[in-house]
Formats: sequence, C-alpha cells, structure tokens
Amino acid sequence: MSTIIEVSHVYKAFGGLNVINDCSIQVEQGSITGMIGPNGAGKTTLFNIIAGNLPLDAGRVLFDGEDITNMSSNELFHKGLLRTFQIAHEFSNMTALENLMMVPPRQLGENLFSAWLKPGEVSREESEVRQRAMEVIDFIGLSHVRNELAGNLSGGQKKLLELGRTMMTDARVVLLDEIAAGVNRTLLGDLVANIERLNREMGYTFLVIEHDMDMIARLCDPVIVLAQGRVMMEGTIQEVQSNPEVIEAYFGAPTE
Ligand SMILES: Nc1ncnc2c1ncn2[C@@H]1O[C@H](COP(=O)(O)OP(=O)(O)OP(=O)(O)O)[C@@H](O)[C@H]1O
Repeated sequence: MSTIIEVSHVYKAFGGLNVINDCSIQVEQGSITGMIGPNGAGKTTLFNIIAGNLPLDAGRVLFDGEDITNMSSNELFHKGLLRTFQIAHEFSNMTALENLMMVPPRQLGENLFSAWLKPGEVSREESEVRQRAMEVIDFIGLSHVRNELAGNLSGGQKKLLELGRTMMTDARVVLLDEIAAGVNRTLLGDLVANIERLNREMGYTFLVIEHDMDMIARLCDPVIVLAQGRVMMEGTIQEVQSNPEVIEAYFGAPTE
C-alpha cells in the first residue's frame, strides 16, 4: 500500500487555543481509515484543513505526494479529494436522479457557448451522464425512489444520495464526517455496505470521523485516535478499544 494522504506536523490555533498540535497522520491508499477521539479533540478541524476549508498555521498536507497545503476545496474536488457535505445539499425540488445528474464537474451542457457550438456533443454527454446516474442510483439501492423529489426522501436516503453524488465525480479520497448520525439501523447497514463496495470495487479511499463505534468497528482499519489535537495512537479497533490510555481519554470521557 502507498500513502495517499499525509498530514505532517500540522498546527492550528483559534485565538489562544491550540486545537491541532504537531499532528501527523498518514492515510493509506485503498484503506477505510477511521478517526475517533473525545469531543473537541480536533477531528473536524483536521478534516477542514485536509479538505481545504480552513488554512493551517504550520505544517503541510500531501495528497498522493503533491503538496496541497492550503489549496482550495474546489481545486481539491477536481483532484478527486472531497468531503461529502461539500457537494451542496440536495436540491429538494429536483428528483433523486436529477440530483445525481447535477454533479459531474465541467459538464459541457452547462456552458452555453459549447451548447450552441456543439449541440450533438452536449446531448451525447447528457445521455452518458444520465446512464451513469442510473447505474449509481441502482448501486446505492434508491432506484425505487429515483423519480421522487429529493426533499421527500428520508434522512437516511438523503445520505445515501449524498454518497451517490460522490460517485458521479472521479473521487479518489472521500472524507466522511459523522454520516451515521440520525440514520436508522437498516439504512445504516446499506450505507456501510455501499462504502465497502465503493472501497472494494471502485478503489475509493475513505477517511471517516464517526462517534458510532459499531460503524467504526465494521468499517475501519486502521483507526486513529486523536486527543488534544494530536495522535494518541493508531491501530485496529480491538487494539484501540483495549488501550488503557484511550479508554481513559475517550471511552472514560463523558459522551454527548
Ligand atoms: N472556528 C472556530 N473558532 C474557534 N474555536 C473553534 C473553531 N472551530 C473549532 N474550534 C474549537 O476547536 C476545538 C476542536 O473542535 P473540533 O470541532 O475540531 O473537535 P472534534 O474533535 O471534531 O469534536 P466533536 O467530536 O465534538 O465534533 C474545540 O474546542 C472547538 O471549540
């Protein structure tokens, strides 16, 4: 395996508060890496830094060997590094299928000039996008609601749709931030299965922040434990859960 994301000696403070403190992590290509830690450990801040949503104070971030420190989220999106919520929330007055069709970057049809110059090419591209959207909606198990307005989908179905939207791009690394929150167990099972399939069949690498330990145990290897803005340990979920320091810092801490 090779390293696809490398966070190296990163620091970030808000006012006088050092939130990320000489933090270094590596995410291996093809892995589903979990990130856990007590409330306020800095997980979301680190995600924001990696995904180009927040500038860092010191240190650097590499994506597949390239220095992406402080690159914009838009540039990173086009490189294939994205965060699910980055794709704007579903358009509730469009159907599930139309929501998927909205996603592909640089669609020819969006450019009026090219639509005028090359109408044949535009309609060919539109039908390719539609075909891909049909495949994706089938893959995520939402074919039965493809013509339903996205606003009428359940919370869990919307998360599946959001995951589907990442499949409409050429994503290589997807950052998932607490996607289990508020999703019922049945749909959560579908979500987990889809993440596993995307990983196995399409080679996606995932970095997952999650408070749901069942989900972490089912999906993630390795698991990184963050505490006070730096890595406390990294290992399998079994190693992490049996480490006394982690139990003290994480499992011993009051949860929300
Ligand atoms: N924009 C900001 N301005 C000031 N302080 C911030 C900002 N963003 C985060 N913080 C602080 O940084 C610390 C880490 O927050 P962060 O959201 O990264 O933690 P977390 O590990 O994701 O927590 P949780 O598990 O509760 O979501 C917290 O003390 C938080 O109050």
